[in-house]
Amino acid sequence: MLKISHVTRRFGDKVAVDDVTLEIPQGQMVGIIGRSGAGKSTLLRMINRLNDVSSGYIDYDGVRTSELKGKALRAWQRDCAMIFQQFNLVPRLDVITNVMLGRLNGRNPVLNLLQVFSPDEQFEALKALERLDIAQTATQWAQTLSGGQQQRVAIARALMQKPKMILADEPIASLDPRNAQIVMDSLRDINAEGITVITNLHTLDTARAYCERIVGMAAGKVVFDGTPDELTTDVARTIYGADGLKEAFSESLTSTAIAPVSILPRTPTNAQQAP
Ligand SMILES: Nc1ncnc2c1ncn2[C@@H]1O[C@H](COP(=O)(O)OP(=O)(O)OP(=O)(O)O)[C@@H](O)[C@H]1O
Repeated sequence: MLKISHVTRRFGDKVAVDDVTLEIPQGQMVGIIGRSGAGKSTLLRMINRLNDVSSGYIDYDGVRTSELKGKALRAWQRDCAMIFQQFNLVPRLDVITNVMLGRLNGRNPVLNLLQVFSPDEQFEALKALERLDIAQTATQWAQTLSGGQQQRVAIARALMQKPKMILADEPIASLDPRNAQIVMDSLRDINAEGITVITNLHTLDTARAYCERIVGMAAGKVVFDGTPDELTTDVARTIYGADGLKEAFSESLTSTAIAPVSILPRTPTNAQQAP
């Protein structure tokens, strides 16, 4: 169980995350939605400790992760692997080495420096690539892959950490609908094995299609926490504001729409836009 208790994060005068309290049981698939600047990334980054909390605390299975230091902190960062919108691969390294880099944290630094990996690590990396259906790219430079393939390599790298949780920060925001679907399907399959997945998403439809629980943020606060069915148009308006709702909806039609589930009544205007 991940427990986030009254967590606030300030950057100077700016309150990015404002008194957030959430309990996320192991194995949930949670989508965090909200407008740009709502505090979604900062919340994920505090779980993984890329950012520290300004106040409040975060616990995982009774361990206060928001206060961990040194080796214990590195172990926690292995437990909650993070993937990003821009994949963060090393472009001029082959795919399999990129995946094995997921093992760096916790290994002998000299072996890391020399990039020496054991046959077991190589085998595991290949298995992770196979699982994401991209084993055939193992010897290619990462930069030669499509965006969707690169994100799958990033997920394979995350799996090398043997994580308890995957934190995905806008994992499909740079992808076309087909690749977005493949990446979200992969996250859902990984979640089905008991790994908690918490993912920031721009689009309502994706969150509704893939996540059993949706958390809506606005101006640093949690303004909605419920199931896709409970996410009505009125609730969405609270999360995005009247202008933002239109933007979130039309964006979902044009860029990363996957398995779209319209939450808006069809009007002559949006009916014309629909594919
Ligand atoms: N390192 C930082 N320094 C200063 N301000 C920051 C920093 N990181 C985030 N912020 C501010 O905190 C607020 C929340 O940002 P955050 O990136 O968490 O939002 P978000 O919901 O993830 O938005 P987006 O979808 O655009 O990434 C924003 O106003 C942002 O400008």
